[in-house]
Amino acid sequence: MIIDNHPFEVNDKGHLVIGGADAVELAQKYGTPLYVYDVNIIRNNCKAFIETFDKMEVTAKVAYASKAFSSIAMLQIMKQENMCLDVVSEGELYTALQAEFPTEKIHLHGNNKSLNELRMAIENDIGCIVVDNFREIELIGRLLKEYNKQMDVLMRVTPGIESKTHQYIMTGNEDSKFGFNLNNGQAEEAFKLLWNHEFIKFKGLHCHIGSQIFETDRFLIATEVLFQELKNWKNTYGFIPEVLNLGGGYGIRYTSEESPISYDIYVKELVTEVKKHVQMLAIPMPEIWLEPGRAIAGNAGLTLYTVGAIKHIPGIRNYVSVDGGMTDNLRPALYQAKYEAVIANKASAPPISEVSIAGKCCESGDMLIWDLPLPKVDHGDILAVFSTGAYGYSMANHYNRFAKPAVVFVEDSQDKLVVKRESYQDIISHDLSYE
Ligand SMILES: Cc1ncc(COP(=O)(O)O)c(C=O)c1O
Ligand SMILES: N[C@@H](CCCC[NH3+])C(=O)O
Repeated sequence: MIIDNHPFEVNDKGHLVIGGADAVELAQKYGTPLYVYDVNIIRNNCKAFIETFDKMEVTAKVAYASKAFSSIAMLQIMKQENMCLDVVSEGELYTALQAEFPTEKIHLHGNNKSLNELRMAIENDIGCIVVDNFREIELIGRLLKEYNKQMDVLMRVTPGIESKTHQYIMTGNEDSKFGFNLNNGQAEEAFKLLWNHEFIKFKGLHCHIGSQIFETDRFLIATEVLFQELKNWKNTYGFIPEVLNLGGGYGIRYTSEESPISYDIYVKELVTEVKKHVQMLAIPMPEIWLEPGRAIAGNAGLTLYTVGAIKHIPGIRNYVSVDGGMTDNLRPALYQAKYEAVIANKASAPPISEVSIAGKCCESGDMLIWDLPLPKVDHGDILAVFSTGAYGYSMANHYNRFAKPAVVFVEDSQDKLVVKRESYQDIISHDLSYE
């Protein structure tokens, strides 16, 4: 039996199966809360992007946005799948270096890159820096001169497009902390600083309109806006872009309310749009770069919890509390994000009533799912919340001094611990005595 809307199955025992492994046995072996990934789904998500570009014979780079889930094992898989890597901080870059990710395939982002971050990027000869503001142009120029190195740079621009997504995960609108504004002349001003720079090899534009977006038309409109500017720069300065990075943001299914488009359709539509503009401008086809994060990791992961307290408030609500919450999945509290879940040890049982899944933080807003249809729930049941593979572990926190859960990868029925569960000693390890 296949679980509706999610890429998982149920075995003869009525247990949820992920990557060929029984989720209930994984919970017993590793404890809960536990993040579990089906590695084949991660690999297939990468292939969906890369193979579509290959079929269309377009030179492309697909960079995994490692903010979605960064760990040594995850980045090793990205390396095996020939992905490039987007990092936004020293910590993400450090993880990539520790995973021995090829540095020329790493791209550095960030709206406030520190001197140290830029130094680390330049010292390690990463593939590209995506410049975000004027101060950074100055810093990069100064550092490259100091190291006597040249480096590929893209300029992040905001095309002034609002995407249909949560306000906190929109980034292409004009009122954004990211990138140079295309409409008020700032992008052109930045262009003049970057173009023909002694040390900066200015390759083209970067644009990321937001996250969890389903309409391809938003990406196409953004592409059109970029080309309006590129036309201006070609006619005025003779600039021909070598690279166009159209960012990430491709939506995934969290619940049956979402109907994601398959990734090859995004790629095909984007390539067609770029080709159209390239022909109109009569310039060679630039390389197309994309930066999916959620689309690579999101639906490959789920979180297992153990059910604890159950509270019935007659006529009002049934609360089912689990042993994790906003510390391992911040998205419901931060974006009112919706999720679906099943009881992993009763995965084929039909629902009999609606319950609301509460986390165990000392916070009323620590609710993982409201009004979830489930079979009869008992203490000790294992709840599996789907689509937690992106921005779950990566946004986990220590509120209430909860330890971060472990992460297990499963591939072809073989499970492997890839991130250890934190201990309480880990949590206090940076505390110093005041006695
Ligand atoms: C610059 C940039 N690239 C890529 C991503 C990845 O987005 P997503 O996980 O939605 O694909 C983000 C996050 O929104 C981003 O800010
Ligand atoms: N953390 C966000 C996405 C932010 C993407 C980075 N700009 C989420 O969980 O949806």
